[in-house]
Amino acid sequence: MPAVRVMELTKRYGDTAANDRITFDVERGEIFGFLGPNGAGKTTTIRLLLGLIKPTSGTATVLGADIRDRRALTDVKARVGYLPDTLGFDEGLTGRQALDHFARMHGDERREELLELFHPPLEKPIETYSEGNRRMLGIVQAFMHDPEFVIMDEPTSGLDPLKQDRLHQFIENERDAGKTLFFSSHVLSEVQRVCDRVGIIRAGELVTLEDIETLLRQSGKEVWVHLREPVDESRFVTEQMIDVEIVDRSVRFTYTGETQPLLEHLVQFDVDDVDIGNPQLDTIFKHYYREGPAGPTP
Ligand SMILES: Nc1ncnc2c1ncn2[C@@H]1O[C@H](COP(=O)(O)OP(=O)(O)OP(=O)(O)O)[C@@H](O)[C@H]1O
Repeated sequence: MPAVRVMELTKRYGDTAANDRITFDVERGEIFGFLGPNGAGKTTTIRLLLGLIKPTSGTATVLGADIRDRRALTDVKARVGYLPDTLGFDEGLTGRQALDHFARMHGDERREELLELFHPPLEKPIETYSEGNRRMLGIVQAFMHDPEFVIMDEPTSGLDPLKQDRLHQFIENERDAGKTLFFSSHVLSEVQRVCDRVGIIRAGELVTLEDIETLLRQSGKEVWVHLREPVDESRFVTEQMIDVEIVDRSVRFTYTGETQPLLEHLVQFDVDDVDIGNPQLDTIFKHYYREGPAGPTP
């Protein structure tokens, strides 16, 4: 049984399908990244999985509990952690009081260990916290009861680069210990670094579901060529080149074919310099994020 099984999950708000028949699994022991442009439907999926809103049709299971079954979902909540994007703490409490409150509900066997990594000022009222301190308190709260499955919405927002690294390392260690992590993010470098698999949602539809390695491998190479002669576009550009940008004597493009034919093509030109690199996730995602029919171009 996967940690999460999403089946034809649909949530409508009037004419808007915030989630439109979404289907995917999150396997146990993986870090799953959930990506998509603003308004794509990520938070809606997360809220559905937590039972905070009800699906219009379809369903999902979380650690075996059907999200439509309130009692079953309440039972598994003790095994689930949640780090929301907007942290709604009781502002008048100190950090310690807020953690004590959560501890009474679900436990806190990992509180001290987490506070060594992430250390919000526990004795101060939360209303005086910076965004980073708030996020650290949220992280401690989400993990301190040692949940099997943790949902995080934009988990590193507000954290400085060192704390971001610390969280990434922590998440990877959790995965290696068999925990399942699901998170949404706009920070593609972090997704590329930590996620095993990603689902991309756009306008309520799941447009791709792939492991990161495959996605990167399938997505071509980033090529930059500098010529000693003006670029003859009609001769130079082939069908395998996408996102071609020509500036003066330089050409930048994503190459979707094999390297050998590319090199054979390039020897026909007076090449001064060339750089062939692997694409970064952000180049790939720009294809998926574009307006138009679902799926990348071409
Ligand atoms: N309570 C609501 N009432 C009406 N429409 C809603 C409601 N919640 C979400 N929507 C709409 O559903 C769509 C998906 O929104 P959602 O917040 O899930 O997107 P998101 O991918 O999390 O976006 P972002 O990255 O900006 O946080 C949007 O068109 C949004 O306007």
